Amino acid sequence: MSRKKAAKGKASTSSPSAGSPTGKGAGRTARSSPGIVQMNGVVHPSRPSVSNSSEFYDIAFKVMLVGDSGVGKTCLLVRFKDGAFLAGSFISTVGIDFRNKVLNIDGVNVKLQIWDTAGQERFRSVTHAYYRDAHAACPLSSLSCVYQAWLTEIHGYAQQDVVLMLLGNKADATHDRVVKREDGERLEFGVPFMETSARSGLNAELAFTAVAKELKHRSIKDPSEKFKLQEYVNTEMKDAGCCRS
Ligand SMILES: Nc1nc2c(ncn2[C@@H]2O[C@H](COP(=O)(O)OP(=O)(O)OP(=O)(O)O)[C@@H](O)[C@H]2O)c(=O)[nH]1
Repeated sequence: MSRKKAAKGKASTSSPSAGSPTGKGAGRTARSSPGIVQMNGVVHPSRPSVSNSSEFYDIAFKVMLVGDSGVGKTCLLVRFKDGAFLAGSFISTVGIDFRNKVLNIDGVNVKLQIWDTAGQERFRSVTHAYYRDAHAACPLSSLSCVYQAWLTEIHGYAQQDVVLMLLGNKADATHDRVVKREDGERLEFGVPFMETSARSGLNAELAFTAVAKELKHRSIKDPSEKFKLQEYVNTEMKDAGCCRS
């Protein structure tokens, strides 16, 4: 499998076509380039490029972080991408933004293009336009009752087979947190759940790695390879003594 260089992330507040390799923006570049194969909306580059090998990828997926304003979407993404907590005053996302990260999943370089949506109600229509070509969507919350509304929203706009993962963020802030791990696991949505903390880094890497593994598994469709997202998450958390950053 040859490899393609991952595009650098950049802010976008306009339309879904404004720079999505898996959507219509950077994807337009990818689709118009010879040697790029599109299968089930997944980008499979077939032509190598000359650049830093850590940026090469084999397959690319679009992941959306959604949730009410202030739940920590931007902070979790920055923690995952840069390994740091975005301290300081809270600046709400305007419209939408994205960052890319390439993960090596069982020898396959999987690029996640992660879209950080604005939680404020007034940007909801902007967000809706991005669901259509999302491969995965992760609703963040600290209130279990809020997940259902976000899942309804996702089901209304995204593809039926979109990969879902509920994230209970701010796990460090026990006084603020309403969704506990046991509550999350008991939720009856049939959707995998993880506690995360952008502040401490708890499960930030694991959450995105789990989603990348599921997406890679679905894309490769190897019947000999069995993968269950919630089981993987449970095992990894147990092996790490519950939680890891
Ligand atoms: N204690 C704690 N605070 C967090 C955590 N993640 C984010 N915060 C704080 O929560 C506030 C909101 O974080 P953001 O990441 O900007 O929230 P958001 O969901 O992107 O908000 P919008 O852009 O308005 O949708 C900030 O003050 C962060 O410092 C966390 O894991 N733990």
